Amino acid sequence: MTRTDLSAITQQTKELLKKATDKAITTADIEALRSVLRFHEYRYYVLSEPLVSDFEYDTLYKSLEALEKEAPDLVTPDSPTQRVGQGLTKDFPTVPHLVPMLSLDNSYNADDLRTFDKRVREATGKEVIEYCVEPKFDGASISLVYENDKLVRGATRGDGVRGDDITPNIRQIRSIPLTAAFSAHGIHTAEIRGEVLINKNNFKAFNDALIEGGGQPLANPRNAASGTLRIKDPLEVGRRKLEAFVYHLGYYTLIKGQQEDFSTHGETLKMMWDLGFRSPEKEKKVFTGIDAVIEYCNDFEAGRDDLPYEIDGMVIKVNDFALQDRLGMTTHHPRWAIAYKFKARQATSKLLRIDYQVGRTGNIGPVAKVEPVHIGGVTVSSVSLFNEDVIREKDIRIGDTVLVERAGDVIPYIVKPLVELRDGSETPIVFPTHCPSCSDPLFRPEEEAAWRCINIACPAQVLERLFHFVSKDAMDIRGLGAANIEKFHKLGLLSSIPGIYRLNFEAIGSLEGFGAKSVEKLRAAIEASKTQPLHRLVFALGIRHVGETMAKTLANAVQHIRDLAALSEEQLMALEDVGPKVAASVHAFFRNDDSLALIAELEALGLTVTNAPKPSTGGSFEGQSFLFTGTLNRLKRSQAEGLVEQQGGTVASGVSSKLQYLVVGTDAGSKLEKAKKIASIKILTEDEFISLIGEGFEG
Ligand SMILES: NC(=O)c1ccc[n+]([C@@H]2O[C@H](COP(=O)([O-])OP(=O)(O)OC[C@H]3O[C@@H](n4cnc5c(N)ncnc54)[C@H](O)[C@@H]3O)[C@@H](O)[C@H]2O)c1
Ligand SMILES: [Zn+2]
Repeated sequence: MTRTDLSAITQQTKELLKKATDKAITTADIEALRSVLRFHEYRYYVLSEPLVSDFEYDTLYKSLEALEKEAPDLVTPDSPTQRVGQGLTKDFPTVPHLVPMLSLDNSYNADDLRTFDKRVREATGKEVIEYCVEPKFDGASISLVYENDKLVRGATRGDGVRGDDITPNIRQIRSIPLTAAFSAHGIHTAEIRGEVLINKNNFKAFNDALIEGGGQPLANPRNAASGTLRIKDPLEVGRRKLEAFVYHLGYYTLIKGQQEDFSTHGETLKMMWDLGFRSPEKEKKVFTGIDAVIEYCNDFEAGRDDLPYEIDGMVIKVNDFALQDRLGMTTHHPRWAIAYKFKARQATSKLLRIDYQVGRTGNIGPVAKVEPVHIGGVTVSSVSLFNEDVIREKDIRIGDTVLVERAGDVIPYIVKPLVELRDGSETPIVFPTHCPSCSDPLFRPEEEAAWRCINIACPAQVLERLFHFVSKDAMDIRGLGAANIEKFHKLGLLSSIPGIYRLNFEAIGSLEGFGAKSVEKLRAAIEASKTQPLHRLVFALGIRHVGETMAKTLANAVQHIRDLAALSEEQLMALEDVGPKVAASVHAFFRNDDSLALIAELEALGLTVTNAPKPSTGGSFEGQSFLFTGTLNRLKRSQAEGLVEQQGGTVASGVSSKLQYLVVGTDAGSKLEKAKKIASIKILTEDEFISLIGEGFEG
């Protein structure tokens, strides 16, 4: 598609949307509607880069549906209302589905659900209906075919009738078993449907890496999942850590002479769970009557942010297969199921101005300041625009009304400006040519999306590096928060990382708001950080592309931090998950005289720069805490607690419905609170636990 095609179709979309809102659409618009919808389906399903919001897509879709209802003779078999999506690529072989993979009918409130229930009761002649309710996973649909208990094919939904054969990619998803004993249930061939997702944590890590590289993050986990499924490198697919939920036995044939041992949808979810699939067995609930269904949907919506993955609604299905058959389906969706869509987490606001933030590595990040607006329970007033290209591509202007989306834990982003609301007073955004902090000229390295300030003494960068160094996941120096760092920096008391360890406490003690007690606390916290393990220091240095996990990999590979300087890029790439980008960045960092001087200075100041073997006497926990869950077999709990205390540690324990906790180390009490949320503290096996509490144990 060329640029002119793109702008023509964008223009056409705008015109049709305006007509739809003004209720001025006529049958003369039918063909235009169809071609515009097909185009947006392709952007959405295949490219994973939608250009319009779901609401706008749905508005156009409903207009077409209404027109076709008015004039049924104008319906064509290839109309978007007669089939699902436009999801086929030219990159993979096309395969027919054993039965069509349909979409779902949508509902948005309790009344819609009651109407659905009424329709089902009337069509079946039943007084009450049993429903199975489960989450509507927000990812990409797939179909899996098993023959003789073996996975033989995995495909995308495609256009509903045919899909892309992506078997090698599907085989990379660990929650999809390659063999499953369907034969134990009399089944020879089974086609099952599910949704491929990327969980919120993995999505965040993936986006952080994109941002760190100066790129533009993906809008949501759904786009990440559907985009990943279409990568032509199965190993890369494996690295992206996709997950799959399966929720529907779409079709099956029986082994000769056998009979099925299930008659409801709920039973098949249990069967698939027992066969080793991840089905919504724990999340599903079966209800009689629609009222309880509505209540369950509301409860689930209230808790959606606590789930590790995104859902965009619930799906309500008639549980009994015999009734499902009686209800049948349209060409677009089954009549026995309906999606209940949660409230969209989008809102419009006015773009007031752009702030430019200087990052730790000198990258200039534009941040849109918008009129505060409530989305999904939080107030949003700052929205990152990531880089200049994003502003140009979306043609965002100061004064624009913008559509802001915030999905779950995902950082808010600007979907687009509402161009039709412009009144001519909007002004283009002029990206700065000089650093807002130090006024040095900015550079944009080739192949990078971000402009950078390359002045290492740039005050904003110095501050950002200090913030990062003391942060919770780095050296974790409490009491030296952003406000204090800024204050000390302004007063000339702190201007570099080693400066933290040479702070003039006398001068600080004379500042307003600093009593003897708080100064002492600050001193102790800084002192304690010297014993932080090496991997934290590696992370704290703020090397580009080196996150927490990567820092651990690097620290574990050497005895002394200096040894990292001796590794070639090839040697670095031999480490787990180290690719060319990371290797180049680490190599460049340790080849730099300033970095080496910094490391030598920190060593002289007494920070831990080696991977020391674990000491087994007093104070052996090195300021760390550990979590042990499970049953101790080789020693008694009281014995373990005694040993921990002998070594200067503390113990806290607790039981929740799922886990038994035993947290040991310095500060175990407060860590226990976190452990309940399965925090990032190290989880031990019994053997590791015993070796940690050391030689005092003989048994
Ligand atoms: N913005 C755009 O350009 C654009 C373009 C096309 C479509 N869309 C959006 O996509 C919607 C249509 O997409 P769709 O056809 O995938 O429908 P959908 O997302 O509204 O619902 C159907 C899908 O839900 C999934 N699903 C998740 N959990 C499920 C469960 N437990 N049981 C059954 N199904 C489950 C299945 O993949 C199924 O195909 C539109 O309403 C629109 O909002 C947007
Ligand atoms: Zn600067």
